[in-house]
Amino acid sequence: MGHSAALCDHRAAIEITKDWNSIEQVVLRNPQGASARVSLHGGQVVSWRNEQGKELLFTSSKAKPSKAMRGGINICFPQFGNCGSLEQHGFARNKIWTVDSNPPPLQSNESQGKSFIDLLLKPNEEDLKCWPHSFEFRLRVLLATTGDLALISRVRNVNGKPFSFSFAYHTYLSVSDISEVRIEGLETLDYLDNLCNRERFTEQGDAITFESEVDRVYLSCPNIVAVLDHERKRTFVIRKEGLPDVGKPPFAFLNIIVHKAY
Ligand SMILES: O=P(O)(O)OC[C@H]1O[C@H](O)[C@H](O)[C@@H](O)[C@@H]1O
Repeated sequence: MGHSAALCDHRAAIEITKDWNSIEQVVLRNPQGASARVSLHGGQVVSWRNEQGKELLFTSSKAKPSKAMRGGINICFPQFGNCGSLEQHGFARNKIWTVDSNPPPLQSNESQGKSFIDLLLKPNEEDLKCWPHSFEFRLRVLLATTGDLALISRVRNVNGKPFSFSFAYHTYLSVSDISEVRIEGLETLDYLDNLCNRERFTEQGDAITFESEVDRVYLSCPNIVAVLDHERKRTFVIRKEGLPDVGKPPFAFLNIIVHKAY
């Protein structure tokens, strides 16, 4: 079935275009004028605009063709960071995904009234050599009438042989001067500091503010975290569901990075 066959009814607000590298991108729109753009390269959300057309995601101007672009929302799978034998953040972000025209139904009514697209990644022979596990990774990207963006991931074990994995939505939010930004919801949590050989510390202060480079993984993070940008008078509320922390690895974590030159 061709891609256009996937564009029916609830997906009427979907457009398929190609980037400068001829890789397909899916554009989701809502009636208020907000939009999200998803590349089949990596299943990466490369743009998310509010109804005023303002871009909400950061994209590096140093992005390199056919490499995982620094920016938007990288899908890290089956490994996060370098905690494993695979390339940094796993191979999924460097693969070409397909549009899934017939995804298995989701149990919740999460998608009602939203514009959405389903993407699918299956391993090829090369992937199976370095990570010998049969899986199907389904990603649904949804844009609500409020302009909210949601991502739902489903990983299916195809042959029933057990495997473990980690995954992350590596999200680059666009903010003003970092000194104007505050993060709420991580107070008193433990974190691993990537700038100190992943040493474990406990967050002491109130809301988190930034004075210099930061690269930390906060453990056991709550379901709601807020990123407040005073200069832009904008708050991002990050909400997660379905990743309960069982008190031992794998953790539900939040990785905060503030780099100088990106
Ligand atoms: O540059 P990438 O491979 O996309 O990784 C981007 C970032 O991933 C994680 O957040 C690491 O903690 C950071 O140190 C790294 O900068």
